[in-house]
Amino acid sequence: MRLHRNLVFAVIDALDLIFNEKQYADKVIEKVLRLDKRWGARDRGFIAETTYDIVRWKRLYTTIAEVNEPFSRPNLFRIFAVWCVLRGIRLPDWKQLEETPERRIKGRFDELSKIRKYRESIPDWLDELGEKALGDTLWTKEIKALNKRADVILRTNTLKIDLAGLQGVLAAEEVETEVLKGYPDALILKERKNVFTTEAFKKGYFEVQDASSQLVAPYLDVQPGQRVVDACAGAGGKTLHLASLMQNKGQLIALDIYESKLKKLKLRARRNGVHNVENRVIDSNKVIKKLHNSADRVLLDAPCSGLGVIRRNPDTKWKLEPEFIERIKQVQQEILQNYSKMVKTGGKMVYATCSVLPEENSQQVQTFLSSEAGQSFKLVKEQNIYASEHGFDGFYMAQMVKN
Ligand SMILES: C[S@@+](CC[C@H](N)C(=O)[O-])C[C@H]1O[C@@H](n2cnc3c(N)ncnc32)[C@H](O)[C@@H]1O
Repeated sequence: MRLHRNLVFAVIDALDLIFNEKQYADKVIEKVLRLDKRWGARDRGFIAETTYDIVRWKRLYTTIAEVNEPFSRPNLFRIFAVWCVLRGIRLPDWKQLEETPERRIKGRFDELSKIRKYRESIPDWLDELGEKALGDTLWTKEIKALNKRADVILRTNTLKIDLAGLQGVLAAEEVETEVLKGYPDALILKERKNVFTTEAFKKGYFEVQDASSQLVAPYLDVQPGQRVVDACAGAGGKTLHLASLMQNKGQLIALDIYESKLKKLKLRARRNGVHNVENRVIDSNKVIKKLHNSADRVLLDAPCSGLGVIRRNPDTKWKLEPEFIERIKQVQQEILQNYSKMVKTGGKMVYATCSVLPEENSQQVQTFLSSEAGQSFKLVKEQNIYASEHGFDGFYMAQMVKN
Protein backbone atom coordinates (compact mmCIF):
# COMPACT_ATOMS: atom_id res chain seq x y z
CA MET A 1 0.00 0.00 0.00
CA ARG A 2 1.29 3.46 -0.93
CA LEU A 3 0.60 6.16 1.63
CA HIS A 4 -0.71 9.50 0.40
CA ARG A 5 0.37 12.48 2.39
CA ASN A 6 -2.97 14.33 2.38
CA LEU A 7 -4.89 11.24 3.48
CA VAL A 8 -2.47 10.53 6.32
CA PHE A 9 -2.69 14.16 7.41
CA ALA A 10 -6.46 13.81 7.50
CA VAL A 11 -6.08 10.76 9.77
CA ILE A 12 -3.74 12.71 12.07
CA ASP A 13 -6.23 15.60 12.22
CA ALA A 14 -9.03 13.19 13.05
CA LEU A 15 -6.98 11.52 15.81
CA ASP A 16 -6.15 14.91 17.29
CA LEU A 17 -9.87 15.76 17.57
CA ILE A 18 -10.81 12.33 18.95
CA PHE A 19 -7.96 11.82 21.42
CA ASN A 20 -7.10 15.35 22.47
CA GLU A 21 -10.39 17.19 22.02
CA LYS A 22 -12.41 14.13 23.15
CA GLN A 23 -14.85 14.40 20.24
CA TYR A 24 -16.90 11.41 19.07
CA ALA A 25 -15.08 9.32 16.44
CA ASP A 26 -18.07 8.94 14.09
CA LYS A 27 -18.78 12.68 14.10
CA VAL A 28 -15.11 13.54 13.57
CA ILE A 29 -14.79 11.17 10.62
CA GLU A 30 -17.96 12.58 9.06
CA LYS A 31 -16.49 16.08 9.42
CA VAL A 32 -13.01 15.20 8.13
CA LEU A 33 -14.42 13.36 5.11
CA ARG A 34 -16.25 16.53 4.07
CA LEU A 35 -12.95 18.46 3.82
CA ASP A 36 -12.04 17.41 0.29
CA LYS A 37 -14.65 16.67 -2.35
CA ARG A 38 -12.03 15.14 -4.66
CA TRP A 39 -11.43 12.17 -2.39
CA GLY A 40 -12.81 9.00 -3.92
CA ALA A 41 -14.38 5.99 -2.19
CA ARG A 42 -10.99 4.35 -1.55
CA ASP A 43 -9.48 7.52 -0.10
CA ARG A 44 -12.47 7.95 2.20
CA GLY A 45 -12.26 4.28 3.17
CA PHE A 46 -8.58 4.68 4.06
CA ILE A 47 -9.21 7.72 6.28
CA ALA A 48 -12.19 6.19 8.08
CA GLU A 49 -10.77 2.70 8.55
CA THR A 50 -7.30 3.84 9.60
CA THR A 51 -8.71 6.30 12.11
CA TYR A 52 -11.09 3.68 13.55
CA ASP A 53 -8.27 1.15 13.73
CA ILE A 54 -6.00 3.47 15.67
CA VAL A 55 -8.85 4.45 18.00
CA ARG A 56 -9.60 0.74 18.53
CA TRP A 57 -5.97 -0.11 19.37
CA LYS A 58 -5.16 3.12 21.20
CA ARG A 59 -3.78 1.60 24.40
CA LEU A 60 -1.64 -0.97 22.59
CA TYR A 61 -0.25 1.49 20.03
CA THR A 62 0.42 4.34 22.45
CA THR A 63 2.20 1.98 24.84
CA ILE A 64 4.35 0.67 21.99
CA ALA A 65 5.03 4.22 20.78
CA GLU A 66 5.80 5.32 24.36
CA VAL A 67 3.69 8.46 24.12
CA ASN A 68 1.31 10.05 26.61
CA GLU A 69 -1.83 12.15 26.42
CA PRO A 70 -2.36 14.84 25.28
CA PHE A 71 -0.60 13.71 22.10
CA SER A 72 1.53 16.28 20.29
CA ARG A 73 1.50 16.11 16.48
CA PRO A 74 4.88 14.36 16.32
CA ASN A 75 3.51 11.79 18.79
CA LEU A 76 0.37 11.26 16.71
CA PHE A 77 2.71 10.45 13.81
CA ARG A 78 4.57 8.00 16.09
CA ILE A 79 1.28 6.23 16.82
CA PHE A 80 0.52 6.18 13.09
CA ALA A 81 3.98 4.71 12.44
CA VAL A 82 3.17 1.84 14.84
CA TRP A 83 -0.02 1.17 12.86
CA CYS A 84 2.01 1.05 9.62
CA VAL A 85 4.72 -1.23 10.98
CA LEU A 86 2.26 -3.70 12.51
CA ARG A 87 0.35 -3.83 9.24
CA GLY A 88 3.49 -4.40 7.23
CA ILE A 89 3.12 -1.11 5.33
CA ARG A 90 6.38 0.26 3.96
CA LEU A 91 7.13 3.61 5.56
CA PRO A 92 7.63 6.50 3.14
CA ASP A 93 10.65 8.76 3.66
CA TRP A 94 8.70 11.61 5.23
CA LYS A 95 10.43 13.54 7.97
CA GLN A 96 7.54 12.79 10.40
CA LEU A 97 8.27 9.08 10.08
CA GLU A 98 12.04 9.28 10.21
CA GLU A 99 13.77 7.11 12.81
CA THR A 100 10.79 4.82 13.31
CA PRO A 101 12.23 1.91 15.34
CA GLU A 102 10.63 -0.88 13.32
CA ARG A 103 12.27 -3.83 15.11
CA ARG A 104 11.56 -2.40 18.52
CA ILE A 105 7.90 -1.87 17.60
CA LYS A 106 7.55 -5.51 16.55
CA GLY A 107 9.32 -6.72 19.69
CA ARG A 108 7.13 -4.64 22.00
CA PHE A 109 4.04 -5.88 20.17
CA ASP A 110 5.03 -9.50 20.81
CA GLU A 111 5.64 -8.81 24.50
CA LEU A 112 2.46 -6.81 25.10
CA SER A 113 0.29 -9.27 23.16
CA LYS A 114 0.73 -11.71 26.02
CA ILE A 115 -1.25 -9.42 28.34
CA ARG A 116 -4.99 -9.23 27.59
CA LYS A 117 -5.57 -5.60 28.56
CA TYR A 118 -2.83 -4.53 26.14
CA ARG A 119 -3.54 -7.08 23.44
CA GLU A 120 -7.22 -6.10 23.39
CA SER A 121 -6.43 -2.48 24.14
CA ILE A 122 -8.79 -1.82 27.03
CA PRO A 123 -8.55 0.15 30.27
CA ASP A 124 -7.60 -1.79 33.44
CA TRP A 125 -10.99 -1.24 35.07
CA LEU A 126 -12.86 -2.59 32.04
CA ASP A 127 -10.69 -5.70 31.87
CA GLU A 128 -11.31 -6.36 35.57
CA LEU A 129 -15.05 -5.72 35.23
CA GLY A 130 -15.40 -7.96 32.17
CA GLU A 131 -13.52 -10.83 33.78
CA LYS A 132 -15.54 -10.56 36.99
CA ALA A 133 -18.82 -10.44 35.04
CA LEU A 134 -18.24 -13.17 32.45
CA GLY A 135 -15.35 -15.22 33.81
CA ASP A 136 -11.88 -15.45 32.30
CA THR A 137 -12.66 -17.75 29.35
CA LEU A 138 -15.78 -16.02 28.04
CA TRP A 139 -14.44 -12.50 28.60
CA THR A 140 -11.19 -13.34 26.75
CA LYS A 141 -13.21 -14.59 23.75
CA GLU A 142 -15.81 -11.84 23.93
CA ILE A 143 -13.47 -8.85 24.07
CA LYS A 144 -11.49 -10.33 21.19
CA ALA A 145 -14.68 -10.61 19.11
CA LEU A 146 -15.78 -7.10 20.13
CA ASN A 147 -12.52 -5.73 18.75
CA LYS A 148 -13.17 -7.03 15.25
CA ARG A 149 -14.23 -4.61 12.54
CA ALA A 150 -18.01 -4.76 12.12
CA ASP A 151 -19.53 -5.92 8.83
CA VAL A 152 -22.12 -3.76 7.12
CA ILE A 153 -25.53 -5.42 7.51
CA LEU A 154 -28.77 -4.25 5.94
CA ARG A 155 -32.33 -4.92 7.05
CA THR A 156 -34.82 -5.25 4.23
CA ASN A 157 -37.82 -2.97 4.63
CA THR A 158 -40.45 -5.58 3.89
CA LEU A 159 -43.10 -2.85 3.62
CA LYS A 160 -41.54 -1.98 0.26
CA ILE A 161 -39.57 -4.92 -1.08
CA ASP A 162 -38.62 -8.52 -0.26
CA LEU A 163 -35.13 -9.82 0.44
CA ALA A 164 -34.49 -11.27 -3.02
CA GLY A 165 -35.84 -8.11 -4.65
CA LEU A 166 -33.52 -5.93 -2.58
CA GLN A 167 -30.55 -8.11 -3.39
CA GLY A 168 -31.28 -7.71 -7.10
CA VAL A 169 -31.79 -3.95 -6.93
CA LEU A 170 -28.53 -3.53 -5.01
CA ALA A 171 -26.61 -5.76 -7.42
CA ALA A 172 -27.79 -3.48 -10.23
CA GLU A 173 -26.16 -0.63 -8.29
CA GLU A 174 -22.98 -2.69 -7.93
CA VAL A 175 -23.52 -3.50 -4.27
CA GLU A 176 -23.00 -7.24 -3.85
CA THR A 177 -24.62 -8.89 -0.83
CA GLU A 178 -25.21 -12.28 0.74
CA VAL A 179 -28.11 -13.57 2.81
CA LEU A 180 -27.52 -14.42 6.48
CA LYS A 181 -28.93 -17.68 7.75
CA GLY A 182 -31.07 -17.18 10.84
CA TYR A 183 -31.74 -13.51 10.08
CA PRO A 184 -34.70 -13.46 7.69
CA ASP A 185 -34.49 -9.82 6.60
CA ALA A 186 -30.72 -9.36 6.65
CA LEU A 187 -28.19 -8.92 3.86
CA ILE A 188 -24.47 -8.65 4.49
CA LEU A 189 -22.27 -6.58 2.19
CA LYS A 190 -19.54 -8.62 0.49
CA GLU A 191 -17.37 -5.53 0.34
CA ARG A 192 -17.58 -2.40 2.50
CA LYS A 193 -19.34 0.43 0.60
CA ASN A 194 -21.23 3.61 1.33
CA VAL A 195 -24.77 2.37 0.83
CA PHE A 196 -26.44 5.63 1.83
CA THR A 197 -25.89 7.08 -1.61
CA THR A 198 -27.73 4.27 -3.41
CA GLU A 199 -31.14 4.73 -5.02
CA ALA A 200 -32.33 1.70 -3.05
CA PHE A 201 -31.63 3.54 0.20
CA LYS A 202 -33.27 6.75 -0.98
CA LYS A 203 -36.36 4.73 -1.87
CA GLY A 204 -36.48 3.29 1.66
CA TYR A 205 -35.84 -0.31 0.64
CA PHE A 206 -33.48 -0.95 3.55
CA GLU A 207 -31.92 0.34 6.73
CA VAL A 208 -28.40 -0.35 7.97
CA GLN A 209 -28.86 -2.43 11.12
CA ASP A 210 -26.59 -4.98 12.77
CA ALA A 211 -27.75 -8.61 12.63
CA SER A 212 -28.05 -8.94 16.43
CA SER A 213 -30.13 -5.79 16.61
CA GLN A 214 -32.46 -7.34 14.01
CA LEU A 215 -33.37 -10.06 16.51
CA VAL A 216 -34.92 -7.65 19.01
CA ALA A 217 -38.15 -6.51 17.31
CA PRO A 218 -39.24 -10.08 16.40
CA TYR A 219 -38.65 -11.06 20.06
CA LEU A 220 -41.59 -8.82 21.01
CA ASP A 221 -43.95 -11.00 18.96
CA VAL A 222 -45.99 -8.11 17.52
CA GLN A 223 -49.09 -8.59 15.37
CA PRO A 224 -50.68 -6.21 12.85
CA GLY A 225 -53.40 -4.14 14.53
CA GLN A 226 -51.90 -4.11 18.01
CA ARG A 227 -51.00 -1.12 20.16
CA VAL A 228 -47.23 -1.26 20.55
CA VAL A 229 -45.08 1.15 22.58
CA ASP A 230 -41.38 1.53 21.77
CA ALA A 231 -40.42 3.34 24.97
CA CYS A 232 -36.76 4.16 24.23
CA ALA A 233 -37.15 4.62 20.48
CA GLY A 234 -34.23 6.98 19.81
CA ALA A 235 -33.89 7.55 16.07
CA GLY A 236 -36.05 4.49 15.54
CA GLY A 237 -33.91 1.60 14.31
CA LYS A 238 -36.21 -0.88 16.02
CA THR A 239 -39.37 1.20 15.63
CA LEU A 240 -39.07 0.90 11.86
CA HIS A 241 -38.53 -2.84 12.16
CA LEU A 242 -41.61 -3.13 14.40
CA ALA A 243 -43.65 -1.20 11.82
CA SER A 244 -42.58 -3.66 9.13
CA LEU A 245 -43.53 -6.62 11.29
CA MET A 246 -46.91 -4.96 12.02
CA GLN A 247 -47.38 -4.47 8.26
CA ASN A 248 -48.10 -0.79 8.96
CA LYS A 249 -51.32 -1.76 10.77
CA GLY A 250 -52.22 -0.83 14.33
CA GLN A 251 -50.70 1.84 16.51
CA LEU A 252 -47.00 2.20 17.16
CA ILE A 253 -46.10 4.81 19.77
CA ALA A 254 -42.44 5.86 19.79
CA LEU A 255 -41.24 7.49 22.99
CA ASP A 256 -37.92 9.03 23.97
CA ILE A 257 -36.70 11.76 26.28
CA TYR A 258 -34.97 13.50 23.34
CA GLU A 259 -37.10 15.26 20.77
CA SER A 260 -34.11 15.57 18.41
CA LYS A 261 -33.89 11.78 18.10
CA LEU A 262 -37.60 11.43 17.46
CA LYS A 263 -37.29 14.04 14.69
CA LYS A 264 -34.76 11.81 12.95
CA LEU A 265 -37.17 8.92 13.36
CA LYS A 266 -39.87 10.97 11.63
CA LEU A 267 -37.66 11.46 8.57
CA ARG A 268 -36.68 7.80 8.49
CA ALA A 269 -40.32 6.71 8.85
CA ARG A 270 -41.25 8.83 5.84
CA ARG A 271 -38.51 7.28 3.71
CA ASN A 272 -39.53 3.80 4.89
CA GLY A 273 -43.20 4.35 4.01
CA VAL A 274 -44.18 3.78 7.65
CA HIS A 275 -47.59 5.29 8.46
CA ASN A 276 -48.53 3.89 11.85
CA VAL A 277 -45.95 5.61 14.08
CA GLU A 278 -46.78 8.39 16.47
CA ASN A 279 -43.90 10.13 18.28
CA ARG A 280 -44.26 11.41 21.82
CA VAL A 281 -41.51 13.09 23.84
CA ILE A 282 -41.36 11.98 27.48
CA ASP A 283 -41.31 15.44 29.03
CA SER A 284 -43.16 14.36 32.18
CA ASN A 285 -44.46 11.17 33.73
CA LYS A 286 -47.92 12.10 32.42
CA VAL A 287 -46.91 10.74 29.01
CA ILE A 288 -46.37 7.31 30.57
CA LYS A 289 -49.38 7.50 32.89
CA LYS A 290 -51.70 8.16 29.97
CA LEU A 291 -50.62 4.83 28.51
CA HIS A 292 -50.95 2.77 31.71
CA ASN A 293 -52.47 -0.70 31.16
CA SER A 294 -53.08 0.02 27.49
CA ALA A 295 -50.32 -1.58 25.40
CA ASP A 296 -50.36 -5.07 23.89
CA ARG A 297 -46.62 -4.86 23.55
CA VAL A 298 -43.90 -2.67 25.09
CA LEU A 299 -40.28 -2.57 23.95
CA LEU A 300 -37.70 -1.26 26.43
CA ASP A 301 -34.54 -0.90 24.34
CA ALA A 302 -32.81 0.63 27.32
CA PRO A 303 -29.87 3.04 27.40
CA CYS A 304 -26.76 1.07 28.42
CA SER A 305 -22.98 0.97 28.53
CA GLY A 306 -22.86 0.04 24.83
CA LEU A 307 -20.22 -2.60 25.53
CA GLY A 308 -21.81 -4.91 22.98
CA VAL A 309 -21.32 -2.46 20.14
CA ILE A 310 -17.71 -1.37 20.57
CA ARG A 311 -16.89 -2.95 17.20
CA ARG A 312 -18.71 0.00 15.64
CA ASN A 313 -17.99 2.57 18.36
CA PRO A 314 -14.43 1.73 19.45
CA ASP A 315 -14.07 5.07 21.25
CA THR A 316 -16.60 3.79 23.82
CA LYS A 317 -13.59 1.98 25.32
CA TRP A 318 -12.02 5.33 26.16
CA LYS A 319 -15.14 7.35 26.91
CA LEU A 320 -16.92 4.90 29.20
CA GLU A 321 -16.39 5.22 32.95
CA PRO A 322 -17.38 2.87 35.80
CA GLU A 323 -19.49 5.65 37.32
CA PHE A 324 -21.52 5.91 34.11
CA ILE A 325 -22.32 2.19 34.25
CA GLU A 326 -23.57 2.60 37.83
CA ARG A 327 -25.73 5.58 36.85
CA ILE A 328 -27.18 3.92 33.75
CA LYS A 329 -28.05 0.81 35.78
CA GLN A 330 -30.29 2.98 37.94
CA VAL A 331 -31.97 4.43 34.86
CA GLN A 332 -32.51 0.90 33.48
CA GLN A 333 -34.25 -0.22 36.67
CA GLU A 334 -36.38 2.95 36.72
CA ILE A 335 -37.38 2.28 33.13
CA LEU A 336 -38.39 -1.31 33.97
CA GLN A 337 -40.31 -0.22 37.09
CA ASN A 338 -42.10 2.69 35.52
CA TYR A 339 -42.63 1.82 31.86
CA SER A 340 -43.82 -1.74 32.57
CA LYS A 341 -47.03 -0.11 33.82
CA MET A 342 -47.97 0.57 30.20
CA VAL A 343 -48.40 -3.16 29.50
CA LYS A 344 -51.98 -4.39 29.70
CA THR A 345 -52.99 -7.73 31.19
CA GLY A 346 -51.95 -10.52 28.85
CA GLY A 347 -49.54 -8.14 27.11
CA LYS A 348 -45.84 -8.72 26.52
CA MET A 349 -42.74 -6.67 27.19
CA VAL A 350 -39.18 -7.01 25.95
CA TYR A 351 -36.24 -5.53 27.84
CA ALA A 352 -33.12 -5.28 25.66
CA THR A 353 -29.66 -3.73 25.80
CA CYS A 354 -26.58 -3.68 23.60
CA SER A 355 -24.44 -4.69 26.55
CA VAL A 356 -22.91 -8.03 27.52
CA LEU A 357 -22.80 -7.33 31.27
CA PRO A 358 -25.22 -9.42 33.37
CA GLU A 359 -25.58 -6.48 35.80
CA GLU A 360 -27.27 -4.50 33.00
CA ASN A 361 -29.16 -7.52 31.69
CA SER A 362 -30.45 -10.63 33.47
CA GLN A 363 -29.72 -9.13 36.90
CA GLN A 364 -31.87 -6.10 36.08
CA VAL A 365 -34.71 -8.34 34.95
CA GLN A 366 -34.43 -10.44 38.12
CA THR A 367 -34.48 -7.33 40.31
CA PHE A 368 -37.57 -6.13 38.48
CA LEU A 369 -39.38 -9.48 38.70
CA SER A 370 -38.80 -9.73 42.42
CA SER A 371 -39.99 -6.15 43.05
CA GLU A 372 -43.59 -5.04 43.59
CA ALA A 373 -43.92 -3.64 40.06
CA GLY A 374 -42.75 -6.94 38.62
CA GLN A 375 -45.14 -9.15 40.61
CA SER A 376 -47.62 -9.56 37.77
CA PHE A 377 -44.88 -10.33 35.19
CA LYS A 378 -43.38 -13.67 34.32
CA LEU A 379 -40.17 -14.23 32.38
CA VAL A 380 -41.00 -16.14 29.19
CA LYS A 381 -37.50 -16.31 27.67
CA GLU A 382 -34.19 -14.48 27.61
CA GLN A 383 -31.13 -14.56 25.38
CA ASN A 384 -27.55 -13.42 25.78
CA ILE A 385 -26.18 -12.67 22.35
CA TYR A 386 -22.41 -12.77 22.49
CA ALA A 387 -20.28 -11.41 19.67
CA SER A 388 -17.94 -14.35 20.19
CA GLU A 389 -20.75 -16.83 19.46
CA HIS A 390 -22.80 -15.03 16.82
CA GLY A 391 -20.18 -12.93 15.07
CA PHE A 392 -22.24 -9.74 15.37
CA ASP A 393 -22.91 -7.17 18.10
CA GLY A 394 -23.37 -8.19 21.71
CA PHE A 395 -26.98 -7.89 22.86
CA TYR A 396 -29.37 -9.11 25.54
CA MET A 397 -33.12 -9.50 25.41
CA ALA A 398 -35.76 -10.81 27.76
CA GLN A 399 -39.44 -11.33 27.01
CA MET A 400 -41.91 -11.04 29.88
CA VAL A 401 -45.67 -11.48 29.97
CA LYS A 402 -48.13 -9.71 32.27
CA ASN A 403 -50.61 -12.05 33.89
C1 LIG B 1 -30.29 1.94 23.04
S1 LIG B 1 -30.85 3.50 22.66
C2 LIG B 1 -32.24 3.19 21.63
C3 LIG B 1 -31.93 2.75 20.24
C4 LIG B 1 -33.17 2.66 19.39
N1 LIG B 1 -34.22 1.90 20.01
C5 LIG B 1 -32.84 2.06 18.04
O1 LIG B 1 -33.14 0.88 17.81
O2 LIG B 1 -32.29 2.77 17.20
C6 LIG B 1 -31.63 4.03 24.12
C7 LIG B 1 -32.50 5.24 24.01
O3 LIG B 1 -33.10 5.50 25.27
C8 LIG B 1 -33.27 6.88 25.39
N2 LIG B 1 -33.47 7.15 26.84
C9 LIG B 1 -32.57 7.44 27.80
N3 LIG B 1 -33.18 7.59 28.99
C10 LIG B 1 -34.50 7.37 28.78
C11 LIG B 1 -35.64 7.40 29.59
N4 LIG B 1 -35.56 7.65 30.90
N5 LIG B 1 -36.84 7.17 29.03
C12 LIG B 1 -36.93 6.91 27.71
N6 LIG B 1 -35.89 6.88 26.88
C13 LIG B 1 -34.68 7.10 27.40
C14 LIG B 1 -32.05 7.48 24.78
O4 LIG B 1 -32.28 8.79 24.36
C15 LIG B 1 -31.80 6.51 23.60
O5 LIG B 1 -32.38 7.01 22.45
